[in-house]
Amino acid sequence: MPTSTLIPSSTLTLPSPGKLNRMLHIVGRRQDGYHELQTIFQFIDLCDQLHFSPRHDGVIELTNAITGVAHDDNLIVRAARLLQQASGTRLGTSISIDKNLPMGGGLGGGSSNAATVLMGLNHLWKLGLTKAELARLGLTLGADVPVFVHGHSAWAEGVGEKLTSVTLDTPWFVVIHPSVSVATPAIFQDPELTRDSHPITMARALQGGASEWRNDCEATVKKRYPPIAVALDWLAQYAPSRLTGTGACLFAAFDSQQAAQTTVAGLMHQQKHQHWQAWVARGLNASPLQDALGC
Ligand SMILES: C[C@@](CO)(OP(=O)(O)O)[C@H](O)COP(=O)(O)OP(=O)(O)OC[C@H]1O[C@@H](n2ccc(N)nc2=O)[C@H](O)[C@@H]1O
Ligand SMILES: Nc1ncnc2c1ncn2[C@@H]1O[C@H](COP(=O)(O)OP(=O)(O)O)[C@@H](O)[C@H]1O
Repeated sequence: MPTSTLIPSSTLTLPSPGKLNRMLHIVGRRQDGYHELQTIFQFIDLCDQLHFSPRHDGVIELTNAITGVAHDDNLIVRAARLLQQASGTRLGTSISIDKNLPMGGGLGGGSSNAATVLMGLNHLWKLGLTKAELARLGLTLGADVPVFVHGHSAWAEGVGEKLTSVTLDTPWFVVIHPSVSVATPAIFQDPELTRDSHPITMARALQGGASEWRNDCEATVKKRYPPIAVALDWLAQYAPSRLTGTGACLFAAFDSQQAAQTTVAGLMHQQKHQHWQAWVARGLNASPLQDALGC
């Protein structure tokens, strides 16, 4: 690429955090097959990093591929093109990514990447779209994109787009990926999935507290993916364990960083679980993306 197509001195690096579903209830199914959820989203400080270099020539390119995702299917490229079209800007961008979040793991990495692109390019291209406008665009890319645009821990309803900010405890989490891949559509299509939980109010959900929280996908995911059941049981020896989204990642909350690190160190010594990935991550109420953009 000739360097003259880049706009000088305007490169930007932004974080793209993961999320946990601290609880997730499925309260119904819409005509279009999508499920109505009640969930509490919280960000974690485990992040991908996206690097943006705006361009004069209108080209949108991801300069380092993500294995298994075609360039034009990548949510990074799709989000950038969507915003370019919606705003009518003639600017483009080169983007590269440092990928740290496991793909398809229930941490929302793809959705978070899309939200970071929408927020980052809105800033770099000086478009002036509101968060509500960006969230509406983002929802067409995935049900989890709006919460990453919203940028605060949230109680969510609908398919996850009706958001109310909440303030949660910010424990240290152990997050485990038991190295299996969960197909989200297959979980939502399973006839045995619990999809008739009684709707509750946000106040009730928050009063119940972490010990009352559950994920309605857990039974179906455990049945279909026995290694996830093994990992949930392993982690439950140390603290109550729960699935995030439709998995494959699961997590437990600890009072201190050291207690979480000791648990992960114990896991690393176990030969039979050495194929699992594990992280210690801090729960956050404000997304690091909002902090980086100063909004
Ligand atoms: C269930 C959640 C909770 O956070 O889990 P994870 O995907 O993060 O595990 C998300 O809402 C998922 O969001 P996202 O991964 O963006 O889902 P989408 O791409 O929109 O949908 C993937 C497929 O899952 C099903 N789906 C998804 C969301 C929903 N509320 N009802 C559904 O039935 C649909 O079959 C859809 O085709
Ligand atoms: N930039 C991206 N990062 C991760 N996954 C992506 C990206 N673009 C497209 N995808 C696709 O989206 C799927 C869901 O990814 P992800 O959001 O990480 O998982 P989940 O929805 O389970 O939290 C991936 O399996 C992948 O095929």
